Parts: sequence; structure tokens; C-alpha cells
Amino acid sequence: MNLFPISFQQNLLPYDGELYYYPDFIGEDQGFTIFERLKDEIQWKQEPIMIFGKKVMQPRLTALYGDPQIPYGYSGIMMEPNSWTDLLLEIKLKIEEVARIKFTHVLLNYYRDGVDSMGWHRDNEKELGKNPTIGSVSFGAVRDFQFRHYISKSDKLNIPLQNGSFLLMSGSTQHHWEHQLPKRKKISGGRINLTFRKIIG
Ligand SMILES: O=C(O)CCC(=O)C(=O)O
Ligand SMILES: [Fe+2]
Repeated sequence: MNLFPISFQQNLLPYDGELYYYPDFIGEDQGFTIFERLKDEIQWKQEPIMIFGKKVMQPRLTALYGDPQIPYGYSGIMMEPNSWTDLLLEIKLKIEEVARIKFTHVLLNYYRDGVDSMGWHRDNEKELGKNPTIGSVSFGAVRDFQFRHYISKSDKLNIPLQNGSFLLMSGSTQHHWEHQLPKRKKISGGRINLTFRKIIG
């Protein structure tokens, strides 16, 4: 496992934010095992979101786990967190060592196949504070994760997120860069992503 702190890692963004990628963070073998466990153990749901005032089903399954006293809302829906499981706590501890902050919640996304996706957005809800640190762990099928600069739109970055990898977004990234997980219709395998967040409350 790569436990080098942020300071030894190269920032992948050219300007206006920070992005660090640890491809071998958990490793392939353990990655697949964890994928299967999460698929079974997590209380997955397909939730609606509001887009331009309309209720639309999300093209993926989601779940929220975290400190139970703190509710968390995004895209017009409020989610009551489930209590931490042993496995989620184990992963949280691992990434807190690298991120050097304590997370309060994890938002989980299950992309059942390449048709499931997430559109362009920034993780800039008020509850996350001014410059949120977001720790993202990936299991299962490799999917492209893309960034584009919010103003220029032409500055772009594509990272195929490996099974068992860890991606850390921090600094002013959420002000200046949007990210998405586009459809990849030829991919039949599933992917589970965990984004750990700290709610300021
Ligand atoms: O699936 C991913 O890697 C990204 C998830 C994401 O951007 C989010 O949950 O806000
Ligand atoms: Fe996001």
C-alpha cells in the first residue's frame, strides 16, 4: 500500500486546485474482495434528484453512511446517513492517514455497468466548507473520471480510476474544476466508488 503523504505526491491539476492519485492504494486482489462485500452489505437505493425543477432518477445506485447526528443533502435531496460498518470504518481510517483529516460521511455510488454514470458537477455544497477535501476510493471495473475547468471548459484531464485506487481532491479544486464519470457502454462490469467527506455542520 502506498502511504506516502500528500507532500510526496505530484499534483495532477495544472492550476486552480489540487488532485493526487494513488493507483495502488488498496491493490487489485483486495479491491475485488471489497467490491463484492460492498455490493452485498450496503443498503443500495436508486434515488431521484431534482434537475431544472424536475424529479429524475439517478443513473446509478447510491447510499450514505456516516455520523448519524449529521444529515447531508445534495442535488435537492436530503439523505439520512446509515451508521458506519466495520468495513467502511477500516477504509476510512486508511485514507485519513494520507488525507490528514477526519471524515464524517461517505457517499457511495454503485455503477452497475457502463450505462450508469454521473454528470458534470462540483462537490461544493455549503456543508462541506470553503475548500473541501474529498477522498475517493474505487473498486471493480476501471472507469474514466474526467475534470474540466469551470471557466475555460477546454482545460481537461482524464484519469482511468483503477480497482483499489485512491484519489484525493483538495484546496480550491471544487471552486474551479467540475468532474464527471461518463457512460462507457461497452463496459459490462460494475464499479463501486466511495467519496469520503467532512461535513462542517
Ligand atoms: O464515481 C466517481 O468516481 C465520482 C463520484 C462523485 O463525483 C461524487 O460522488 O460526487
Ligand atoms: Fe463528485
